[in-house]
Amino acid sequence: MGETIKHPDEFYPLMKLMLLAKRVEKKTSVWLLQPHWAFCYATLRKVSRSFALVIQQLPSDLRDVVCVYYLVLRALDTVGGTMAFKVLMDQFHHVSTAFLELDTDYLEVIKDITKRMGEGMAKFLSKEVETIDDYNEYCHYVAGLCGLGLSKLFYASGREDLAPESLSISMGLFLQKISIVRDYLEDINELPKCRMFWPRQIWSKYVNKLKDFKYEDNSVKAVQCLNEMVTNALLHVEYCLVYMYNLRDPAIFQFCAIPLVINMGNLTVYYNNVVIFKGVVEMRRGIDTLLVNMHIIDQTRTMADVYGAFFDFCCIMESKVDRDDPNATSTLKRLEEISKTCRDSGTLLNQRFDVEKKEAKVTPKF
Ligand SMILES: CC(C)=CCC/C(C)=C/CC/C(C)=C/COP(=O)(O)OP(=O)(O)O
Repeated sequence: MGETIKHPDEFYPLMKLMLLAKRVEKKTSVWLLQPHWAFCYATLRKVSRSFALVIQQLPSDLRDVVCVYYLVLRALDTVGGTMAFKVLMDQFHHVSTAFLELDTDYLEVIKDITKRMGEGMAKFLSKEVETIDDYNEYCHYVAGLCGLGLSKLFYASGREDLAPESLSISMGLFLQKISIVRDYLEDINELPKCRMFWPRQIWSKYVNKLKDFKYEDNSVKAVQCLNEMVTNALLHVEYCLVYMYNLRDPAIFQFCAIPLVINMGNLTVYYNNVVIFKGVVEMRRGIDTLLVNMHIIDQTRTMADVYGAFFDFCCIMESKVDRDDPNATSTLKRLEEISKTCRDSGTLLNQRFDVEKKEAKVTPKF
């Protein structure tokens, strides 16, 4: 707040975000709910940076389902958690009770996806991400399946048609790859043992060991590799746009569109940005992220908004391409394809996100 007073123009959007969070949280206030549901929502708010808000704005039937789905998958992903993650594991019986209250169709989807994701994650405990195929396979298990399950839950709710599997999986792959790009430093510095999700097939073109990107002397190579990783993630964008185009329910649309647009914005920031390897995250950046994200939450309601945002982000990314970058041609080609899809939609308006705020900054997660 002290920071905000130095920037009074930011006061209004910040207040708006706080009010939105309050309004959404009211629907899941612990005072209104039975203890197991109160636990689920209180824990969701503590363990999820990205999804708590969008899950809570879903219509009540889907809100409960997706909240339980999130917590079950989050628990699966938590091996030795601390703080709220430890509480989630220690008191998982609350999530089980909530799970057993869901309709059978939802139960079956959550069970099936959890089993398949667990098997996939187990496979990668003893296997490194060597090739690009391995990378896609790993992302499929940890996020593609999550997208597949979400589409099945939307279908079971009667609010959406069943989306083609490959499109649902693309949504997960795109979001996951952006996380993997962002988390380079966190993963490489993980104790007791580093985690490596960048595929050797890509990074070995630039250095002998993935950790070498941490060192200043390798920053040119590091950024070139980063740009190849970003270009690889861009492969999924066209499929994500088709997925979004097919959605009908406004609340489900917003649930999917907000993380998608915010992540594409983040990818634009990460592109050609050496800060990914330095991990400088400071308070001002947190506020800037919040403000840009507030704007996105406010402005992302229709497919025209999504095309507009993606078009703007493509323009910014294009302006950041260094012609000497080894992947410049393929990056520009992918950006042009995405821009064309957005233009061909015929919906582009003269709207522009306040993206300058995001440029050249690496921000904390959404
Ligand atoms: C159809 C559709 C919408 C598909 C999307 C599927 C989906 C939600 C995939 C998960 C992506 C992802 C990187 C989650 C974890 O982020 P995080 O660990 O940063 O999340 P957190 O904020 O909850 O910690």
